[in-house]
Amino acid sequence: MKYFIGTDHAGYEIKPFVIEYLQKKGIEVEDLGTYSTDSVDYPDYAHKVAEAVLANPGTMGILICGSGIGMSLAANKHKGIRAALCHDHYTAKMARLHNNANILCFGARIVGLGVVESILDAWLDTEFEGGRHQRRVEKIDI
Ligand SMILES: O=C(CO)[C@H](O)[C@H](O)[C@H](O)COP(=O)(O)O
Repeated sequence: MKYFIGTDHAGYEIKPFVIEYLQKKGIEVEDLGTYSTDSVDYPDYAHKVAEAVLANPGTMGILICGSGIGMSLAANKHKGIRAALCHDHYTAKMARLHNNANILCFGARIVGLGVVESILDAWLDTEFEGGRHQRRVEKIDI
């Protein structure tokens, strides 16, 4: 499994922690920026990661900004992207189990490192359930 990760300046400082956590689990990670705390515009990174996920079937994405809201709004403009804003273990688990989300978004100004770990664990340990949820997920794209 490969992940593309993108942040704005608000998510930049937490990014190394996330990359290292994924790599320790044997996951390949490609960092699409930003590469400093200089102020940038979150949609630029949301679009980069969404395009990379769509261009590389089987990959997933992680997007981090201050609240996670802007990243999820921008990424979800791409047909085939299901970007889920997750705040805790439960929302991350349900994003995979019921929504087959392919990009995880969270807010670096909202969650601490312990919660980030539990979000990542829930996301990585949960497979899409399919069944009735497959039909519903198919109805998302119009
Ligand atoms: O997506 C966002 C808001 O919808 C993010 O939280 C941004 O990181 C945030 O808006 C950046 O704010 P700043 O005041 O420019 O640091």
